[in-house]
Amino acid sequence: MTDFSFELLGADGGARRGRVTCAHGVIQTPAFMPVGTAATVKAMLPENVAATGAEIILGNTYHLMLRPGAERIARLGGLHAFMNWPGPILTDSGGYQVMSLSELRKLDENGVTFRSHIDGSYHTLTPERSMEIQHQLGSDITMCFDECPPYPSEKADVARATQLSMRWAARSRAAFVNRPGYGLFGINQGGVHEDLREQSAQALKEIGFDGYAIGGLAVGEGRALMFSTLDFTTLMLPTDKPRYLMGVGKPEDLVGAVARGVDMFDCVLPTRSGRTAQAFTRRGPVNLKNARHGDDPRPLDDHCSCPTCRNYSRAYLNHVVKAGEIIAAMLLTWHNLQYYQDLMADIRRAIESGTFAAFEADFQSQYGQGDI
Ligand SMILES: CNc1nc2c(CCNCc3ccccc3)c3nc(N)[nH]c(=O)c3cc2[nH]1
Ligand SMILES: [Zn+2]
Repeated sequence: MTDFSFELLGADGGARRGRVTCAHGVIQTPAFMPVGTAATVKAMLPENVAATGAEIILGNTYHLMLRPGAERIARLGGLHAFMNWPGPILTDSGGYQVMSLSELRKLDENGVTFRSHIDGSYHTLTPERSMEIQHQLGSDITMCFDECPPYPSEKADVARATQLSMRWAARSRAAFVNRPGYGLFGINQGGVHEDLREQSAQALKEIGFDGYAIGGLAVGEGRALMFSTLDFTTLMLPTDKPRYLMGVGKPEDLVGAVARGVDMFDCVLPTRSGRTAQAFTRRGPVNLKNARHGDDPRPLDDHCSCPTCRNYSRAYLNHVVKAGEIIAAMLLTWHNLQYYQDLMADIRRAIESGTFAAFEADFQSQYGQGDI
């Protein structure tokens, strides 16, 4: 079995081109990871997710422990078999989702106790339990159990949450079952504060991880503050390990974060937007509910090779969106995931050819021009 590894293949300014090797396959970076919350990338068959170019998808401890249960998935052969996704899977550790989805009961040194948003039953998540669940799921990449402070927060509370998360990172590392090909990522915290980010980075490097995520961002701080935080945070993290910016983001966010040294991303935006009639194009987002599309025979994006753009007009998409037809979510989700994967492929090519700065400038000049 191959070991978990990251190869840095090249760089262009702050942007990096790499490759992650794990048990279920290889991931070219910079990479965008579609989100598969409840063991499905919503409105997509797994083979069609793969057809977009996605090499790794996300699962979630919080959702799967509540339903159908991690032990049940383990009995059925693990998450890869259960959801018919043969490629790499990264699972988040559940802490973030508890804070954002459940009726929180209490958070203390040991972990969090909460009520299920599904049936109100009580559950406890600790670093040890989170590691056990992610092991039962069979994740290629396990995330440390952490606490993501909301934004804005008093600096003192960010410091408290950061120090707790570093103690939980050590407990996560101790509880993680080491297997060749399976990795554990630490999660850097510290809000927008350089000193707290530094303390967190030092603590994580002393423990030692296979990759380093940047948490605590994309929580409402805005793009400028996210980028300025990235400007100093990525430099604190090891250069020979992958850097994963959690929960990001819009296409403009991806390009700007790659420029600042980020290798991996996840975001619900392309899939969630696919269900709310929003489509991404190289000139910016388009709302297919808008009546102006009602007679438009053109495809969404004539540069896109996805089935939606090859076989359907905007007029048709406008119709099925307004009619609330299931095919609307299917076609727009597929297109959005393809758009994100094509953007990442263009980014990887630009870094390989040393033209990323020109790519970024060209992207920013075209994107957001509004739709023709
Ligand atoms: C949107 N902004 C944002 N997301 C963040 C997440 C969740 C990332 N997405 C995981 C996911 C997995 C499956 C299904 C749905 C989502 C974080 N996760 C952790 N553990 N820690 C963070 O600091 C943290 C910060 C975030 N900011
Ligand atoms: Zn398309």
